[in-house]
Amino acid sequence: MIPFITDDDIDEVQVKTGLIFDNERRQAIKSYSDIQACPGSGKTTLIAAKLILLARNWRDESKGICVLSHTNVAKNEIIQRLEKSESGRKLLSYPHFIGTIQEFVNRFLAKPFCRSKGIAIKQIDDDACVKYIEKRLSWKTKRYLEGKPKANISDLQIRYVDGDFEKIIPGFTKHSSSDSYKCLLSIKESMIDDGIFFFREMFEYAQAYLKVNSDVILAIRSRFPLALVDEMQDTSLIQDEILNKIFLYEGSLFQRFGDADQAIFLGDDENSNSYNTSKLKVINTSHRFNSSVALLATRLSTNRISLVSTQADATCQPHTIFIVDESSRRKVLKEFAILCSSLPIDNELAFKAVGGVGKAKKDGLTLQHYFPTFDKGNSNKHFKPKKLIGYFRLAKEFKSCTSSGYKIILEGISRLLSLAGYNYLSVSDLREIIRDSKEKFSVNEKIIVILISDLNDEASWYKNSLELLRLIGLKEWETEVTDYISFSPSSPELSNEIEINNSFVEVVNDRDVVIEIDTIHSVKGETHSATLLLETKYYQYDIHQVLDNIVGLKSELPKGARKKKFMKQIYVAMTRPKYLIGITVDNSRITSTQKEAAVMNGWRIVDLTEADT
Ligand SMILES: Nc1ncnc2c1ncn2[C@@H]1O[C@H](COP(=O)(O)OP(=O)(O)OP(=O)(O)O)[C@@H](O)[C@H]1O
Repeated sequence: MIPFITDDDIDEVQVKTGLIFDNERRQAIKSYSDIQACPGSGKTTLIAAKLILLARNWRDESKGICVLSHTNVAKNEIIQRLEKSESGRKLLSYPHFIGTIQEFVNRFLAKPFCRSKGIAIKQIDDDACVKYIEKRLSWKTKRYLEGKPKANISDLQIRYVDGDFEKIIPGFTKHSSSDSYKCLLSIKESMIDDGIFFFREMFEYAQAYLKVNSDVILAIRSRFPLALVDEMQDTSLIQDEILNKIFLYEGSLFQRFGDADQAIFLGDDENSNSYNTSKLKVINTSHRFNSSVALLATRLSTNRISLVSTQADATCQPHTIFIVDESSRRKVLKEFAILCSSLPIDNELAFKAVGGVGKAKKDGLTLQHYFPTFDKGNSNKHFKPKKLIGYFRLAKEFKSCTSSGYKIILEGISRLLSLAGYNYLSVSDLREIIRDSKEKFSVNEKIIVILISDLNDEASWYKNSLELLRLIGLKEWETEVTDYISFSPSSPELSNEIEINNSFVEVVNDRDVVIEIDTIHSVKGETHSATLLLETKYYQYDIHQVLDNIVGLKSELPKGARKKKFMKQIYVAMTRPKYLIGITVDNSRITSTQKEAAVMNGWRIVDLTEADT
């Protein structure tokens, strides 16, 4: 029986949290129909509130709620909100499931299918697959692929077509007797034998499982009588199809939340899933930004959503278009910092500079052109502690002993085992090995002892960590392992060091202004104090392609999938800040008509190419 949520329940949450749930949001909490809501409208907040209310009266011990999201960031955000509530914490374990769509599909469909067919899955990781292939390509095959600009080795994958598995061989449209074809085919065969797969291939196995075993759908429906999906706009066509097969049926409780305007994770040809094309009434009020930000960002809404701010403060900040050229490009962070220095101090909200392309590229324009030491791998979302103790400190950040904290520790142990020369083990493999071992209780007990110990006490760290190594069977090791398990004081190991790596710092009027640099994809879902959008190039210059819309010269949508994607990325960036938006564009890519229109339509122009700036 699914608990019923009443207005009184919602009133109680309002009083406790200070959040405001108007009629539209109340409907979203009480009903199970799909919701489209604009940036900052509080989708994540609303999902967490709804889950906590459901958890309070959830009685069934064998059936649970399935909560899915597209990214780990969104999943963790929901988990962290639930952890703060006693009822919410009940949802963090069986029979409930909170995870990414990929994790759900791996666990409930792809892995069971592969087990039943004797296919051993050891690693699911696109980067590892590409490295595996690159290492094994013959010289001749490399040359062949170089002559095929559209062929991509990351397409060397299996597909489930008409009840059969086919292998895609990049650079070939049909079977061939050539050496390059044979080389690629044999690499794919050895990948399958070695158990290494692309993420996407799990969805192919999942489709096969659903086809050959119709009971599985009924079993999942019975285990999860209720499913909620966050970030639905980013769901690829195959994910959409699988979710619909399982959760969309007469009488089902399947509620999807998203914002089609923010669909930035899809491939160019995948713009529409069943959610993005459905015509839903949109919640267009945002708690995030003031009305001047709403006005500028509205021009970039692909679905023509007129954004409305709920904030009483109507102060218009100096939203600025910075004009740069090659020699003045690096000045922009400093100029933006000066603007930020006059914004209200709010330690919770960061200043960020973001762009579409983070990876250095020949002939490109990337974040490095503005901040030369930018390194995507150092972004705190991709942050991996350098030492085992760092994993324990990170896990400790989760207030209760949850599966997320345990998973982080298992990641640390998996890395320890790799350094000690063992084959790579995924977290779930390691979890299974521990579960089946006779040392299960001692290992888990030791993990808890370390987790609750004082991680700043060097002697206790060495004592405990060496006992952990003994329990997992490590008796001798090389210096790499010694370094990895060595003690280090807490401050530089965690996020501080990382943030400094990708941060620009300027002292303005005795105020330290820190601007974090990141990609647009990494800041999705975040709220900033001010956001500076940096022009980058992915085949084309992104800002340039939609500049007419930004400055208010044009209201029609740009034509072509790539331009629409740029528009969505820029929309995501422009809807992050509470107070202030900055945009950087090259001098050669803005006309005097565009400058005039910008000034008429709410922008300030600062030309950094002029000598005295
Ligand atoms: N019901 C509410 N009442 C008051 N403030 C709220 C409410 N919901 C959210 N907020 C505040 O608005 C901001 C944005 O919320 P949230 O991140 O949940 O929005 P979102 O819809 O998930 O945004 P996005 O689409 O950009 O990911 C946060 O600062 C949050 O605290």
